[in-house]
Amino acid sequence: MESQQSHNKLHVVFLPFPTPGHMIPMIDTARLFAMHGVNVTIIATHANASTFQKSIDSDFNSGYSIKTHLIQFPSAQVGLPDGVENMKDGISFEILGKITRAIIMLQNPIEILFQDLQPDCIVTDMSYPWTVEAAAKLGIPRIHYYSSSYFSNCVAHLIMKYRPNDNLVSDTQKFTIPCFPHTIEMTPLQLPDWLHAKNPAAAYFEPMFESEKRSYGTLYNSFHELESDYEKLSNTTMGIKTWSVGPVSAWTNKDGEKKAKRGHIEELGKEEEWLNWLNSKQNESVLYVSFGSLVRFPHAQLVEIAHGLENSGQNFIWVIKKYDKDEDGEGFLQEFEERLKESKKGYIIWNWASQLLILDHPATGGIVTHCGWNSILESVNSGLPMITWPVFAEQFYNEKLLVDVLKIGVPVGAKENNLWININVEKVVRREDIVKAVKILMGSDQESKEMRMRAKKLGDASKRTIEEGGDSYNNLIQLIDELKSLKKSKALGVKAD
Ligand SMILES: O=c1ccn([C@@H]2O[C@H](COP(=O)(O)OP(=O)(O)O[C@H]3O[C@H](CO)[C@@H](O)[C@H](O)[C@H]3O)[C@@H](O)[C@H]2O)c(=O)[nH]1
Repeated sequence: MESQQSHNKLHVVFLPFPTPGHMIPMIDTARLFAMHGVNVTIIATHANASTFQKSIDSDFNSGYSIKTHLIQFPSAQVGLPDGVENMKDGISFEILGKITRAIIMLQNPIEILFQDLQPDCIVTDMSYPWTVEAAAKLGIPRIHYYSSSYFSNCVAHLIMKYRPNDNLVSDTQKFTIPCFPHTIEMTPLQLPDWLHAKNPAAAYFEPMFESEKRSYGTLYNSFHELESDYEKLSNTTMGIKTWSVGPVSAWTNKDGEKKAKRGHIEELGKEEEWLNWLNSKQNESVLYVSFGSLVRFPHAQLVEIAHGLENSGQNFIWVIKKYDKDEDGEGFLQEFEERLKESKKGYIIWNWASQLLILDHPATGGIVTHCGWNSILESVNSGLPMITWPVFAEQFYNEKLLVDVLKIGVPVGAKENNLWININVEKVVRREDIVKAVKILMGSDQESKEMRMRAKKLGDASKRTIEEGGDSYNNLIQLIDELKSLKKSKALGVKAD
């Protein structure tokens, strides 16, 4: 009887892309579906699964139907050591190239797995355009999971369509994003490489955006009040059916323990120590400084950040990658850490922080961010304003949303889109620009206070939207209901045959 019931339940398979910024929100979304009674299977390789398996197990123990289906990462075939399965491990072009090749090789086994699992729907990362055909073969809907903002997706689609960046006289000449409800100006330098005229990388990226148009719809980790104009632009002008169900981290990580245990927990630092440090600080006096999971700054940039933060006089917590410690030739970072132990003005977390816990702590008053969408949403949910320091991909678009539309961001003045492991050392952001931005963000003049008020209001809206009756809550229920009725019609169709 039980198995018959579970057989009749909607079965959705989630296929995340192995990089923290895509995987973390997709796992949260999968858990959300399970919490609403859906049979959920997540497909992942061993090392990637180990970063979220504990949360899945705890959901399973709470009675939700959720499991991981493990597949083998072809490490040996591409010459990678065991356990290197995630883009965040790609700290050189060589390793990154191998990881990318291995991911491409997973297509065939995953297609076979889809056939075995016979799900009612697949939710797949935008980076797997081939899943459109795989879903069509099974006669099921494919949902495109776009892991960034509506705003950024609209920018990318409209630039591809109208090419306002072609034929400009220089890389620093401004152009306006066409068809936008706000006037948004950008320069070609701020765009990712693949959007530049005749760039061969376009052959890799364009199919991802094309596959969206051929999908059943797009799922966003966002919420209505945050970007309603761009939700509308996607649904109407661009004709793409979408659902915003975020912030997903706020649904699934409500309690402190879950927040602490999210992501690469094996790399977490000494929690008690930084919590004590934060507890000793006044409310809203600490700046949290993090550049997400991938950014690899040149040493010269780390030196500028250290001096900038120190000269600003502000309390701060700064997350620095372990490889930067390993390559700290003359011991600059170690010396800096020693100085901070004396002054108590700052705290360094090596490699991976419990970001949600830090953002929610009353002592935290703002964040310096590379404008990765998850960090933005998590900061919005905690009601925090941001210093925007975009580095690569769609981060320069997200900066525009924060600064020009929502007005909760202070730009540090980053000008050029780089690949995250190949940052132009000539273009480092200077310490004086960091000090200037910190003073505005944390300052006490009217403009700064108003910005903080706007951020708090958005934080309240973000918490409301996931509660029963809120927009994100309703959107999720509506999507699940729609998928259930598709399953039902398909079953009736089969009987009629
Ligand atoms: O020490 C850390 C560092 C990161 N995180 C988490 O890791 C995620 C990082 O995601 P994000 O802030 O979006 O940054 P990236 O890892 O850089 O994300 C990639 O994916 C995002 C979603 O598509 C894009 O917006 C970015 O441009 C792209 O770089 C967030 O949930 C963070 O909370 C931690 O928990 N602890």
